[in-house]
Amino acid sequence: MEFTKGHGTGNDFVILPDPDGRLELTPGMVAALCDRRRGLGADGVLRVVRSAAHPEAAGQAGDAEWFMDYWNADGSYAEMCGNGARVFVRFLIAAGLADPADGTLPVATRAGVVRARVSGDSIAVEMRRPRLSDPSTASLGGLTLPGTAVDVGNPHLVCTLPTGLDLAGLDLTRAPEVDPAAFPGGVNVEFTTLGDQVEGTDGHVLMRVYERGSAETLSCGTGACAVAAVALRDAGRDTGVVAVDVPGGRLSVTVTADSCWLAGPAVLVATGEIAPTALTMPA
Ligand SMILES: N[C@@H](CCC[C@H](N)C(=O)O)C(=O)O
Repeated sequence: MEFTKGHGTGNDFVILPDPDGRLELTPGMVAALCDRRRGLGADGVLRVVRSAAHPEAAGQAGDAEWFMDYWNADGSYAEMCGNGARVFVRFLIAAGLADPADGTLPVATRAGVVRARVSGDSIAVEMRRPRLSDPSTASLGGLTLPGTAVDVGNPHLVCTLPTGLDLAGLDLTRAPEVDPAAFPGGVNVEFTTLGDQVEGTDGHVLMRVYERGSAETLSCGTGACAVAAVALRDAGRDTGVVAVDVPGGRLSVTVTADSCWLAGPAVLVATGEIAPTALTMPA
């Protein structure tokens, strides 16, 4: 089986081309591939399949030829992955499966069709406008932090750190505790602080994230959109451009009246053949 490895600001993925949907991918295979010692190692898997060939995407086939079948490192599914969509588009172009020369490129996802725009090293995807909802809390290391639930197609909880607390001091080796009634399907938890003013933006924030199904990652695109929307709200704004610094680099988020653009680098680093032994987890 062929694979490509890629990342967007350090959020890394194993990409499996499967145009006709023949591969019977299982949670166990995904977890084995994503294992950083025994497998290829990644935060998730992007299966590249024609929308028409996947039961969950056939309804989107008229709008987008390709479906991003995204899986978290633990073998669970997620509705959406912002960095994954940007890396997915980089792969489609490199593999000659799509040509964005005519402007934007649609991609089917479990959260609906997103559109990508390529500009040199940067790929931007247009997703839904983040929906801010109820307050909730996350607890870690004896601290309980207030936050805001945000829906970006997938669920997020954005916690702004109080003055005096530092992002670097948070222990994210274990999942933060959240209210299971508020997030029955689990949640991605972002921790954020304000950064210095960045020219050409309406806000600048720093963020760390503990992702549902993947633990702490170096970046989360939908998480960056959620954090940007909360930062704009806290600044009394509804729309604007926010620079979001994650441990893996910088993302730019533009929240408009009806959508949200996520932009940043998307890089392919290797292509190869997977040994069959890498598809099962040793006992
Ligand atoms: N890293 C992603 C989000 C991946 C899905 C997430 N772990 C979930 O379960 O919702 C991104 O870049 O958005």
